[in-house]
Amino acid sequence: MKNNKDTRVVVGMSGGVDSSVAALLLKQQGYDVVGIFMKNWDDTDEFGVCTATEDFDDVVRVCNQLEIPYYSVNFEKQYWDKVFTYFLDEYKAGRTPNPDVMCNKEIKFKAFLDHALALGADYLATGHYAQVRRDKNGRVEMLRGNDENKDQTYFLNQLSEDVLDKVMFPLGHLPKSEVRKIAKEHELVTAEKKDSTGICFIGERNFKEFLSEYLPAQPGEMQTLDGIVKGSHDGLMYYTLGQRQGLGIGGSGDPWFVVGKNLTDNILYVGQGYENDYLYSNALVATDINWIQPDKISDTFNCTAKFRYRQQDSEVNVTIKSENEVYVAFKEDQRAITPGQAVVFYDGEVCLGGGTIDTIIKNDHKLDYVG
Ligand SMILES: Nc1ncnc2c1ncn2[C@@H]1O[C@H](COP(=O)(O)OP(=O)(O)OP(=O)(O)O)[C@@H](O)[C@H]1O
Repeated sequence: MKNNKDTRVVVGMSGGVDSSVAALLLKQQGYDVVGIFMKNWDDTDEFGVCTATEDFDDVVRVCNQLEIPYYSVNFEKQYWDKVFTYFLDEYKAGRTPNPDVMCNKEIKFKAFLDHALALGADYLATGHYAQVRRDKNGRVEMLRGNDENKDQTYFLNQLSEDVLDKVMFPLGHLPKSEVRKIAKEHELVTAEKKDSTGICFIGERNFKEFLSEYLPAQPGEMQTLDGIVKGSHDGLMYYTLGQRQGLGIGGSGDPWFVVGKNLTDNILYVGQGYENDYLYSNALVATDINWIQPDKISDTFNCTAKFRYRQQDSEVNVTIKSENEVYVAFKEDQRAITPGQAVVFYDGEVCLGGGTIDTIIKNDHKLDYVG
């Protein structure tokens, strides 16, 4: 075991408060800390202003405060090829992708991790709210962040045990309020910086406008599943299952929700009422499966799962169909399970891994209208 002084830790620094405090804590623990900023997206606007440049300026200021070296690396090409292409392809296929999951899998904890290791780093640290637990036999698990509201294991479900072995999450045991407090106490320039929200490359921009720059919109009809035309839609990719806003169907009675998509005929299916039966299902098939400790997974088992971020866990039964496919039966019916989103499995505080929701099932039948 190396001592902290001889252990080099590269911290992924975004210019935000979380990674600033992650670097601070590691520095306080005596590690050999290096801050690296990744530029993944060129968002220079018509005035020549780019938020990545502003963020990097904050990284420089924090690293100077902490007296640690810093660099900037450019992964725009890898990000475009691995994350953005997937993002567009999924929307084209009528699904709702999760670019953060893909970014963690392909960029932060692959391209960026490899870069850090090539620089002689022993570990890559980020400001994610998750925890790594190492046992005396060298096995590594990922636990939820201690701050229930901030836990980010949902987005980290595709990391392998080998990758986690090289990772540190210095904030995993802390509540967010404490992180802000530490930043203020140390007068870090990012202490009051507001948290980033939404998809990172879209930022504060309008989602519809952004997507329409890359994918041609194909307007079509909005129908009930009985074929009654209720209006028109602007393009199937702009809508997600369970969505209420932006349908523009008025009239009396309960509000209307998106219940499905027909890609072949370019129809958006809508149904009335939040509790609409068409939105409910009792199983799903997931693909792109990652188990963090695959040897500990049996052919069929009970655990809990999240089908979207910031959702309470639900009890499920998982059956392994193949290396890349699982069948997940829900103990209680679930509303608006969405293809393309991640399903993430937990045993108590331990994240077991996850996959991508592919097919939605009700009473042993695939729900074709979901797309
Ligand atoms: N551009 C970047 N360069 C290097 N590391 C990054 C970058 N963006 C994010 N990270 C790392 O990934 C972690 C989680 O990213 P996320 O986008 O969820 O940020 P966040 O929770 O808002 O954190 P922060 O307050 O540090 O921005 C960050 O804390 C940071 O360690």
